[in-house]
Amino acid sequence: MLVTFNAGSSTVKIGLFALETAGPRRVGKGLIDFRRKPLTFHLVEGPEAFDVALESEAGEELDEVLSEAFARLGDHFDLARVTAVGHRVVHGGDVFAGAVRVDDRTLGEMERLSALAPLHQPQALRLIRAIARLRPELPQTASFDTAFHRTNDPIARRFAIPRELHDAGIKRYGFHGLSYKSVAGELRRREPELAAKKVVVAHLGSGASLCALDEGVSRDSSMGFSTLDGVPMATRCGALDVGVALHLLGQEKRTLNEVEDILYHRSGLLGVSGISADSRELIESDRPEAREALDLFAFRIAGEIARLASTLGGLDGLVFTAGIGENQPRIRAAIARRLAWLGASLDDEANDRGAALVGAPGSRVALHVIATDEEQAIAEEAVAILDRKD
Ligand SMILES: Nc1ncnc2c1ncn2[C@@H]1O[C@H](COP(=O)(O)OP(=O)(O)O)[C@@H](O)[C@H]1O
Ligand SMILES: CC(=O)OP(=O)(O)O
Ligand SMILES: [Mg+2]
Repeated sequence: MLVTFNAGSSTVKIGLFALETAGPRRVGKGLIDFRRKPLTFHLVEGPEAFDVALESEAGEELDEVLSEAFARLGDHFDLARVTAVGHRVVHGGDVFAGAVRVDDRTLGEMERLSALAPLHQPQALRLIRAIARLRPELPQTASFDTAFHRTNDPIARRFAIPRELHDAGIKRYGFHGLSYKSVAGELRRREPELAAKKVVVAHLGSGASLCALDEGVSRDSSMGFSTLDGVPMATRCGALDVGVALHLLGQEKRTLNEVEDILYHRSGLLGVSGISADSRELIESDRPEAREALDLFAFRIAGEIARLASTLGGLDGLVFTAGIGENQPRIRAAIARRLAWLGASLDDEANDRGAALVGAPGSRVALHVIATDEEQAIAEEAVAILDRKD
């Protein structure tokens, strides 16, 4: 059995996979929610679903939280049969072009990249270190969000800043690569003809980004150097005139921590609405601020899709994925409406029903909804690495 960890900005998603000849098959799925106090552990898929409060608290290290979560899982799964652990590590920088086995050298490199993804990387590394202490015999692998975007054209990876800064690593990397890999694979299985063309994938979750795929290969993405870039998110601002940050730091004398907190935790849907970071609550609300937050979200996403269509030199398909992309028909409709000029036409009935194919029959841009599975991508990469004999 293989366990996967997907450390996002506020939750850790856990996957349990049986290792079969055809590849890893998911047998369980859980989530530790770090936004709640006490921490809660949900098992959403497995022999028996549960929802429990954990006694341990998240401290500097996660050994206690993990051993408690493992003890709960051990009631339902035979954890003695776990032979490896695979992790999502968002930032691989220029160092990692694909998944690797965790050892002292690779862990050191990941630690050096931590400052570039402060919301994600430290948590993933805490998980890796805790597993190494709790189950030192288990091999661990790391799969990177950035690796999928290594195929982006050099021009798409460059900021218009002095060359020496670019050479020192200040460049656009792109994130959510495991999700794009998963969606590109599923699109290839479902719609091989479309998958061979120009497609934008909109990963709209708590973190949100978009990826331009040409023949399934990433050519550009909306996230750049950090997970702040691109479109507005649940609590992050998306691309922002850097003059705003300079103004807050310079003229308003806010501290770096305050500015970071504003841009990462108090902006996006939460900041604009003043109500909630969760799109479900905003859809339910009749307050004008809620509508404005959702309008801005759709406006910015449609604008970014148009930019990515320009990178690709056309647009044959648009795929919605992740929490919002998979479950919010009204947000999909608001985005599609703004892209009518590009030839996108939604089938309202199919969209409301939650169908996989949501484009109207005559739509020039094919419109799809595909569920992403980052954990499956981690599991497949882990198996490939561990099977490799070098
Ligand atoms: N069943 C659902 N119905 C409507 N919206 C949902 C549903 N599930 C998730 N969402 C939306 O998706 C967001 C979380 O997406 P998700 O992809 O799980 O994010 P992350 O992995 O970044 O934590 C929620 O804040 C909510 O707005
Ligand atoms: C890269 C990123 O923003 O990830 P998440 O959506 O999991 O927060
Ligand atoms: Mg996520």
